[in-house]
Order: sequence, then structure tokens, then C-alpha cells
Amino acid sequence: MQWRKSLTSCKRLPRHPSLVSRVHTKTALPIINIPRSSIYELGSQDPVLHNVSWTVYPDEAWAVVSDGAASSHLKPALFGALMGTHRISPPPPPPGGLFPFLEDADPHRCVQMVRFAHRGGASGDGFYDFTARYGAVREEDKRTLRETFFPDIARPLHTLAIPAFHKPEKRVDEVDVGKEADKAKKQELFDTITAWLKLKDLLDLPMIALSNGQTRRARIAQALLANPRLLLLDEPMTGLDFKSRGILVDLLQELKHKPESPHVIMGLRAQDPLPDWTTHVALIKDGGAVQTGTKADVFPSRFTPAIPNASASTADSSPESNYAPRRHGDPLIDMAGVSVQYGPRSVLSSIQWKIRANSRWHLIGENGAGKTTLLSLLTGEHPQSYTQSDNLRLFDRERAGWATPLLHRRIGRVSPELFNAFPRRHTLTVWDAIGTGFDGTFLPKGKRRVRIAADGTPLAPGAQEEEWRLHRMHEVMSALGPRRWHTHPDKMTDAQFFAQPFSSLTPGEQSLVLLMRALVGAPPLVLLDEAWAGMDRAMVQAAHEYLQDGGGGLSEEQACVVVSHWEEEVPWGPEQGVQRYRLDGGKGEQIFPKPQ
Ligand SMILES: Nc1ncnc2c1ncn2[C@@H]1O[C@H](COP(=O)(O)OP(=O)(O)OP(=O)(O)O)[C@@H](O)[C@H]1O
Repeated sequence: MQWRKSLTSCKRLPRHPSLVSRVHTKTALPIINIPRSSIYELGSQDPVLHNVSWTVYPDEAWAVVSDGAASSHLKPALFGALMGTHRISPPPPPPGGLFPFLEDADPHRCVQMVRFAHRGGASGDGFYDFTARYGAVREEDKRTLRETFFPDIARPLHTLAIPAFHKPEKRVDEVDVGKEADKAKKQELFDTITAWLKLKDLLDLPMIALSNGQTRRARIAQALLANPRLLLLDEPMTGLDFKSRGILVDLLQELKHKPESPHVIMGLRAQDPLPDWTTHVALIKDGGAVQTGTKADVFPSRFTPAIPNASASTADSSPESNYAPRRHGDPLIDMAGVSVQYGPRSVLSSIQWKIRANSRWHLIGENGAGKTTLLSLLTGEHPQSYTQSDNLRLFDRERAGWATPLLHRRIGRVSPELFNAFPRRHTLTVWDAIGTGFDGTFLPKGKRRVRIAADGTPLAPGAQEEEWRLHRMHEVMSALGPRRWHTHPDKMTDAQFFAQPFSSLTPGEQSLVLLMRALVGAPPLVLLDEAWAGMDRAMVQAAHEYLQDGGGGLSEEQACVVVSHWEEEVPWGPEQGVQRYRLDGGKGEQIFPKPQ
């Protein structure tokens, strides 16, 4: 543990005058000081990062960026050094130590980190049922966003709150927000942040009902309001829609002018745009070198696409002249007026959409537009899928005509919910995790762990099926395994990767394994919702190449839907016949190419 002191408070000392005037001067105490050290995993003698010289001053705005090919465990190591989960050697010298600006305050309380590559929170032994949010909300799931994340903030009334979820208002004198002045300040910060992050109308919804992007915005707000002095936001743009990314960047800039708000350092992937106000970059390179300096020094000629401002639209920009139509097969899914309603809230209204064999779709819509809800109707997990028998055909049958396991064999999928819920007991290997994909289950079965019956009896149609499954396991691994993306391919063979415990992998590697799981059974329909979260550029590239025509990952009998807020994360462009379907305000329409 590198932290210098372990006192009890996160008290703010009077600010150095240079901080107030925001004039750059190195006389202010640095926020972070790592003079020239290497960074190690605890208990390891091999450095993960070496020769790190990194000093952050209060008037600088830093981003930690992984270089294109840098493996996904390197950025967490730099943040881990700040959070005390990695060793810094030699350690930053006293008296200032690692965080000179904290002086006597306790880093455990003053330094906070929030990672967004995945929503987090899961990973017990077993699988938990993430579909609970689609049904009637159970008593234990009724805790609202306000009660869960902001329990000590006063409760103004909310017009859009669902009446059933209202709790009696607390009297102002019951609210534990400390002294009057603090209370007013805290309330003002709460109002500013929840308004900027468009959370006000969600505060009295049950947590479980929030979409992924809504939950991420809430986690950002919670972290900012927890009043740390240094806040590390790792990949905060993940899962945020186009507008929300701009809003977040603007909010962080706004907060820089508020003395009570934390100093923020963002972690970004190589492909993420840098906010305009970034002044300095720590670039983590392949092999573990870290280059630090001003943005201009580190990226002299890098094109950094601007982050959109809040009023930018998500209108499709691809020229239709590039569009090369695909030869589509029969409809696998046919929606002819599908709707979903929660009490008075209408989420989907009369959706018309056909997904045909050999089609490649990009499903878009702002956070909360209903994308996950729509996909849960296709997988049969949403209870309202049963009540839409006239409007919803799944592989030419109504929902009730499918036993759920048989339906799940026909759909390979990846989603943030599935990522979080997937079991992470240490005995579950990569091989086991991929093998569960043949049947869409979560429990490896059989001697060869590809769900051949436990007594060794092969499933119908006999031994051929087992051979095919084993062949597929190796096929997806050779297309998406470490030889395609590991920075030292000779260090990790496919066989070694198959044997790794799933839970020991980085989030990016876990995402890739779950992608292999979705594809291994060659199901007719593949749903990839935020499939690339946590992956580094080499992994995304391997996945894209595999999914593109000629890559071998998808046949002409299969259809694939990708859900992503980033157009560059979609493996196909117009020239490979991608179609785009947009949800907006409960309505759905094909926006590319425009239907004739
Ligand atoms: N049980 C529920 N009760 C009330 N509202 C709900 C419930 N479940 C979902 N919602 C609302 O339905 C809307 C659609 O949520 P959904 O998760 O489908 O959005 P999404 O388009 O997938 O968003 P994201 O891009 O953030 O993942 C959200 O506004 C959500 O708050």
C-alpha cells in the first residue's frame, strides 16, 4: 500500500492562492507525484509499467489514454497505483508522498475511482436474474435512484415520478445534511449535477428500471457528489449516447470553476476523443512505457475528433450512394406493432421491424430509448412478449410457441446485463464459459464441457454434434483468441487461454470471451449490445474482421444486430449493406437506407 498516511478526514485545507487564480505555477502542491518509478502488481517482481514520471498540478487537466495496441490491463495498473492496489517502486518520497496536495488528509477518503467499462456489481458464484427489471417490480427492488445513490439529499417533488414509488416526504429538519451552509451548497451542487446529467425525472424511479446509460449518468453524479478531492473516472463515455457524452464533458468543465468540486482525471481508450479542455496526457504504450506531457507534446499530429456539444443530433450521416444492398433471406423476427408500457410510461409504441436472415443491423437510440427493452422481447425475457402474439413472430412462431431454452439456442447475445450477471466462480474456465453458448445457458455441462450429458452420452444427433461443437470451440478461439490481440502472442497459446479462470481476465478479455460464447453455436440471430466495452483496439479490430463478410464469423443464414452509441464500433459500413433502425420517443423507424 503506497498511501502515505491514514488519517481520518478528507478535510479541504485553505486553497493555495495560485489555485484560486488558476494561473499556472508550479508553486502549488502537486495533486499526484510519481518521480520515476515502476508499477507492479502486488506480489509480483515484474513491473507492469516502467519508468513512470508523472506529476499533475492543480491547474492541469489530465487524461490517461491507452495507446492503440496497449493491452487492456495497463491502464488499470496506473489507476491501481493511485488507488493502492498496485505497488510503486521506488515509492514517491516524503514529505509529500503520492498525493502532496492532500497534506494530512486521508487518501482512502479523498481519492475515489469509478470505472465504467461495465456497470459492475455482479460476479458472485451463480447467475443472477437480470430480467427482473422487465416484469412487475418486486418489493425488494423498489428502492429508487434517489434512495440508493443520494439518500442524504432533500427531496423536492418530481412530476414524472411513478406514484406507487413515492415515499412520504421527509421533513426538512429530518434531513441529515449537516450545517445550513453546507446543506445549501450540497443541494445546489446536487441540483446542478442532476440537471446537467438529465437525472431529475429519473430520481424516483426504481433503480432496477434505469437503462444502462441512465445508471452510468447516475454513477457519475454520485461520484461527483461524494465530495472526493481527486476523482478518477475510467472510461466514463462508455455506454453514453452521443448527446450525453457532450453533456458530461461540458459538466466537467463547468465544475472546474467550482472550488468545492473534485479534481478529475479521465481514463480513455485510444479511440475516444479527447475533451477540448484536456491540457495533458499520460499515454500508456504497448510494453508498459508511459509517456507524459502536454497534449501537444504527446499527440503532436493526432487528429482528435471533437466531442459533440449537447445540441448535436444523432442524424445518420452515411451517404446512401455507398449502400450496397445484401441479399436477404426470410424474416427471423417480425414485429408488426409491438408496444411496451409500464403503468403510465409508454416505452415502445407500435414498433414495426423485420429482421431477415443475412441482414446486418445497427440499432440506435438515446439512453433510455428502449433498445434493451426491445431486444428483451426478441429473447422472450420480457413478460410482455407473451401478450403480443398478434404482433410479434419469433422464428415464425408466437412467443408462447417456444420453450425458453429452445428460443435461447437460436439467439446468441452479448449485453451489459449479461456481462454483469455472468457467473464468476473461480473454477469456471474460459473453455467452460464459451461452451455454455451452445445452449444459451450459464452452467457448463458434460465431460467435454460443451453440454454433452454428464454421463458422457452425446446429445442428438450423436457424436457428430459433439465433434462439431469441439471444432467450433477451436474455430472461434483461433479467430478471436490471444494470438489475434495479445501484445506478446507467444506468451499465451489458445490452450492456455482456454484454461484461464474466466474471473481472472480483464474486463476486455471477458467481453471477448462472451462474444465467442454468443457466436460459437452459429445461431440464426446474434444480438450484440455494447459488445466492445473494455476491449482495446486490437481486440475490437479482431472482432470486426471476424464479423465482416468473408471473416467467417457470420454466415448468410444468420442475422446480426449491433447496439452501440459509436458508429465506428459497428463492424459493417454501407458498402457491406448495414441498415440502421432508430428508436426515438417510443417510436421506431429505419433511418438507413431510407425505405422506398
Ligand atoms: N420496470 C420499469 N418501470 C418503469 N420504467 C422502466 C422499467 N424498466 C425500464 N423502464 C424505462 O424504460 C426505458 C427504456 O429502457 P431501456 O433499458 O430499454 O433503454 P435503452 O435504450 O437500452 O438505454 P441505454 O442506451 O441507456 O442502455 C427507460 O427510460 C427506463 O427507465
